[in-house]
Parts: sequence; C-alpha cells; structure tokens
Amino acid sequence: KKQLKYGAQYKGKREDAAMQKWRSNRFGQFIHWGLYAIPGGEWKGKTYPYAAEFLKSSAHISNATWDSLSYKFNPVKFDPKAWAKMAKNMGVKYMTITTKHHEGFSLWPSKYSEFNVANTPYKKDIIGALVKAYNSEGIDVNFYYSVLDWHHPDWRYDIQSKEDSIAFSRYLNFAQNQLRELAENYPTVKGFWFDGTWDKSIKKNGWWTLKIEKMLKEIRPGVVVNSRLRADDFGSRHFDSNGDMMGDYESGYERRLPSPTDTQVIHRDWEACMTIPENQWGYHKKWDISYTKTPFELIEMLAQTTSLGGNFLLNFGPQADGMIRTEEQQIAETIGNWMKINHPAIYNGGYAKGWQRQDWGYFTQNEKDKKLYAIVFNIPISGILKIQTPEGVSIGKASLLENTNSKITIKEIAKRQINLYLPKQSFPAPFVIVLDTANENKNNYIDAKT
Ligand SMILES: Cc1ccc([C@@H]2N[C@@H](C)[C@@H](O)[C@H]2O)cc1
Repeated sequence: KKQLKYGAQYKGKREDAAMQKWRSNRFGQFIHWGLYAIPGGEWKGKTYPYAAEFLKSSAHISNATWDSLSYKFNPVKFDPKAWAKMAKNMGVKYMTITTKHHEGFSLWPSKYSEFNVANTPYKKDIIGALVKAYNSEGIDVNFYYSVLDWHHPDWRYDIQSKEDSIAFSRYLNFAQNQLRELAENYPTVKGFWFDGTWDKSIKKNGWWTLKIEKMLKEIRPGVVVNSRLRADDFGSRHFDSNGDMMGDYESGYERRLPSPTDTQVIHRDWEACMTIPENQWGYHKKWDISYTKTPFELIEMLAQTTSLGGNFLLNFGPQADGMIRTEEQQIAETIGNWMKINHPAIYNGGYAKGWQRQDWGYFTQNEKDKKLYAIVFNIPISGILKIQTPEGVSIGKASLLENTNSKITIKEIAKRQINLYLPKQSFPAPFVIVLDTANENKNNYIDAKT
C-alpha cells in the first residue's frame, strides 16, 4: 500500500441520506446544450459525422470563429418547464446539465468569464431556470462541468515549462472560482459530474482534484462527486494507486455497460451515461447519421444497469432554438409509458444477490419493499422462464406487475431450479414479474456422485 495524500478519502459505499437518494434515483436525464447546437454538426455546407459537440475540432474551426457563435445564441423557444415536464413523464428522478462543456461557454452568468449566456442575445440564466423547473417537478439536478476548456487562454494539455505551470495555476483558480460560484449560487444542486480530466496537466495536479472535491462538499454537504474528477499523487485516475475508488461513484461507463455477469461493479456505486445515437451528445442536424437506439433497447440498458446496482443517465441534445427534437420527445414518451407501470422494478432497485442472471432478462431487488422483480425481455420459445434460486430460498408466488391477478404457475423441477409458466397472452413490450420469495430449507434432492 502506497502512502497517498490525494487518493481515496474513504472506502466502501457512502450510506448517508444524500447518497441513498442519489442511488435510489436510478434513472437520470443527461442534457448536452451549448453553442455546438447552433451548427449541429454541419459547417460551411459540409456535414461532419463525428460527435456534434466536437465540431470545432473536427472542422478545424478557430477559437475566434467558434466563440462568435455566442452572438447567435438565442433559444427563443426555450421553455424549461416543458423540458422538466417531459423529463417527469419519462420517469427520470434526476437530471445532469452541461454548465460548461469543452468549448468553455458557460450557461450561467459567471462572474469569472465573459464567455457566458449573459453576453448573448438570449441573456438569461439557463442553469437557474432549469434548476427551478426541474426541482419543481421533484427532479434532482446535478452539474456537468468540463475542466478541459478550449476557450480559456490559460488551459494547458500538459505542463512543459515554467510558463505552462504559471498559466495553468491561473486556470485551476479560474475553474475553482466557477465551481464555487455554481455550488453557492444554486444551493439545491445534488451532484457534480466532472469531464475533461484525462490530460497530463490534470494528472500532474491530482492535489487540485481533491481540493475541489473537499470544497464542494464543504459548501454543499451531501453533494455527490464522480470518480472522473479525481487523480491521485501519481496521476492515477478514477481509482488511486492502491486500487481504491476516488469520488463517490465510478463514472467510467460512457456509451458502454458492464457485462450482465460483471458483478464486481456491485461493490461500489456507479453510473453509466448513454447516447441515443451511436455517438452524439450535442444536437446533430442529421438524426439518422448513425444508428439510433430504440426505446426497448434503452429500457433494457436501464434494467441491466439497475440489476447491477448502477444508475443510468440517458442523454438528450436540445436544438439551438430551445426545442427538444421530436425523435427524442417520442422516445421519452415511450420510455415514460413503460416506467409508469414498471417503475417499482427500477426506483430503489438494486442487485439481487444470489439470483443467477438468466437469458430471458434481469432480476432487481427493491431496497425499500425488499421485493424481487424479474424484468423479461426475451421470452423463450418454450414459454418457460427458468430460475435458479439462491440456497435455501424458494418462490412462493409470482404475478405480472401490471396485473397482479394474473397467476403465474410455479414448478420446482430440481434442487434450486424453478420453472415459471407464462400466461397464454401476447407480450408486446418488456414486462415485469413480481416474485414473493420464502426461506425454505427442505431438501428432497440427492446430488449425483461423480
Ligand atoms: C474522446 C472524448 C472526449 C470527450 C467526450 C465527452 N464526454 C461525454 C460525457 C460528452 O460530454 C463528450 O463530449 C467524449 C469522448
């Protein structure tokens, strides 16, 4: 074990109320909004297939040209209440908004940088409006903040000279001031989601990342900080040089999930963030420029994440005019219709210890009502759902969540092996079975001798 000054500050999961709320939320809405929504992946008549929020680099656009987009930022149709209503109907319990992405443009009237929403035709505080609207719908708000900043003259990718270190220490102070401003001015903020922390300049300044985590937790006790902020004494990120996770949850699952049997993730809090297109976080004018995931694919990702004790953060990229594109609205509605019936399997849901993952779907254990849920995506041709129960546990009753009168026949076919016989009906959507479990130690079975 190395002696670390800037490593993990504690081991195991936080069990305080704020973290338990963060964990129980399970399903969140990511929002990427900034100047990049104006060009929407197109520049001088050319379409760039890369992530739209990276257009500045894919189209080799100068800072001066990119920054002048701020003179065009005027989302006249922006209605934060409508966004919050859509999110509520979709069934999210939290939202994470880009306060400043890599472009360096701040969506709040920051005192520390002119490059912000106050100096645009729109003028108004977008962050403040979103916090108010989402909190009124009972949705927690977290702030995404990119430490990487293409606009700020003192940003450095690496520290290779005295001048670099002088400039970069100015930058770190600037970022600290902005983060203090966000934590102080928006007191209901529940978490900080750091991005843009992979460069050598940050890895050489792990001390700053701990200082920021401590500052935010001092200003906003209970606030939740992702592992991606943190680098330790030796530049190790997410996990320190002793292998201990830094920050409050692991945030390395971006556009990917752990495999359903990768149960090492259950020992810590974690979150997966996901795009609907293959790789677009900001608005891209061409929705079909890449594969876009269907609602059922997204619901399965939510179920898989919950079954492994993680949070699922689904991304939306609003248009420059402030509207959410219709494709995203429709997906939000379909997911919301599913959540209205099946949310007991998701909210407060977590890993169901000892219940073997099956091909037909996922188990979640509700931390509150302790009920066991089976979320079914793939009905076997046999119509039989096979279940392997933990030692000494049997299934007393099984019924469809959306119709608890529907009896599902249970048959124990061997030691710890159960067949569930589905009712003869169509299942046009993924569905949930509620399982009442009972402890039972009778053992009528004889193992083979081999
Ligand atoms: C190589 C790369 C850098 C930054 C990103 C940013 N992280 C996501 C959460 C988005 O903000 C994306 O722009 C993605 C890929």
